[in-house]
Amino acid sequence: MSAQREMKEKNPWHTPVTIIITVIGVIAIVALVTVAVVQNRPLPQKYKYGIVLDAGSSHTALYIYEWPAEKDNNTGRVEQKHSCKVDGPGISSYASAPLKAGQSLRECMQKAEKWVPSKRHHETPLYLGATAGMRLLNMVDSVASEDVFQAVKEALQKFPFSYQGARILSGQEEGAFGWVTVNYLDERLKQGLETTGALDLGGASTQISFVSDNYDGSESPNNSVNFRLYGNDYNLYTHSFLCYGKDQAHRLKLAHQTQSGPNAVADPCSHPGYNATKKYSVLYDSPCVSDRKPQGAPATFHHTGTGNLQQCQEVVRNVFNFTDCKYSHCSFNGVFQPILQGGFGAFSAYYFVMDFLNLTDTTVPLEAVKEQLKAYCATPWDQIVQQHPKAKLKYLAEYCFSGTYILSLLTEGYNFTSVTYSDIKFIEKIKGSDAGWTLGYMLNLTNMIPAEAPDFPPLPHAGYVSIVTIIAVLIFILFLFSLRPLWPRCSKQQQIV
Ligand SMILES: Nc1ccn([C@@H]2O[C@H](COP(=O)(O)OP(=O)(O)OP(=O)(O)O)[C@@H](O)[C@H]2O)c(=O)n1
Repeated sequence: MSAQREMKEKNPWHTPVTIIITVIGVIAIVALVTVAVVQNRPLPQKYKYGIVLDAGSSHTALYIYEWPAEKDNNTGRVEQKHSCKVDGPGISSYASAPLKAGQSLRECMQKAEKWVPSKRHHETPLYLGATAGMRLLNMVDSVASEDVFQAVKEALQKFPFSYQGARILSGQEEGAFGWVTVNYLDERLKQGLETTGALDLGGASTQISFVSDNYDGSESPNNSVNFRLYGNDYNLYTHSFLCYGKDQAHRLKLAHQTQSGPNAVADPCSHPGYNATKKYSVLYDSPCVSDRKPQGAPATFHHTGTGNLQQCQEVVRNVFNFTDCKYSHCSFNGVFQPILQGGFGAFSAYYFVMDFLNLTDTTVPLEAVKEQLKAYCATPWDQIVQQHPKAKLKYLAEYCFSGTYILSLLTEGYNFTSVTYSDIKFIEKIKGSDAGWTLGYMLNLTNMIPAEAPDFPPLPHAGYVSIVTIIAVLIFILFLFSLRPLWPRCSKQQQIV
């Protein structure tokens, strides 16, 4: 008994120094673990916002984008949170009443005020970009175009956002930013993957943009756009065909059909039984066709349908000029185009039309697509109206033409073959965001895509804290081992005693 008591009294673990060291060690570990837990608890996510108005030829749409506020090293994903279609036509249609262009935007802007948290309003950039409709108006009447912009500017500045200006995008910008949007949303840029080409069909212009190994910008430099994104260089081919959007191409076709100034046009691109009286003055009221107005034409003409795909294809072919090409390769109208390469995303009216016609599946052979379209075009007009009671009559009257035009533009215009047709994907949205130029435009203006790949810390924060904790515990254990001389002598000694 007395020997045991003596042992206890001599136990070096019970010296004040050892006890203090042990207590400090335990406190240090508890502190480290607490820090790790506190640092890693999920914080309420904060977001930033940007608004872009796409003032197109046929309509205006507002898009709100959102991204995590703390990702200030440009690594956060920007996503479309809301969109709003402005009622009425595009802003270029208000040339004779510019104030109405501004007023037309009010409803969507009021919705944007509710969608963006009010404490973020003042720091939210607001852009308006106008495309081919305003390009055409600016060509024929630059004063009217200025008046429309003035009215739009005044209307937009009444809202609490950070107004960044309204301007016309060049065709090249429209094509290039559409390409950026598609490849950003697919995460091809960040990961340095092979890019997807972009095919955009609007009401007044159409764009084709892609990267080709055969194009370095030396042939037809006007079609070249260079980007350095996330540390990779891209030499993009892009071209915008003004007047080759769906609505203006329809005018080009009708202008061709009415060249001799007839008072009746039997149109193979309209359904049998379709019948409408149209004004020459309205048809030719566009710089795309105004110089072709036949002399001494009557005021109106009767537009009737015959619904014949093959004849429609022949009429549509007339809107393209395939004869002159001073380059190694051309698409049409003497415009240079390198050899097609890779996959393509086709959006805007490409999607609206092909979706309506149930023709978005490009694994279906091109010949079968044409057969389906042939049957659709031959369907009597009253049957079409009956089958689609909710569709706008203006759209409905043109889907046969639009489908034919799209196939002709892709195959005869851009040279997609029955094999490469399947490289095209008709898309509306990518991961919830609409395909179009607006997102690429905002990413560019807010410097949201860095030229160089961002420097990521070697470890994520949680990993860093965990490793620090583990190392601290190991050091503490080693420290305890280093105190071994002070450890109690083991039972052998007791036996001797
Ligand atoms: N359900 C729908 C909706 C739209 N459209 C057509 O699609 C085109 C609109 O495409 P969009 O990309 O919105 O064109 P805009 O931006 O108005 O035109 P642009 O870019 O040429 O200025 C118009 O021709 C419109 O008639 C259609 O055929 N069916």
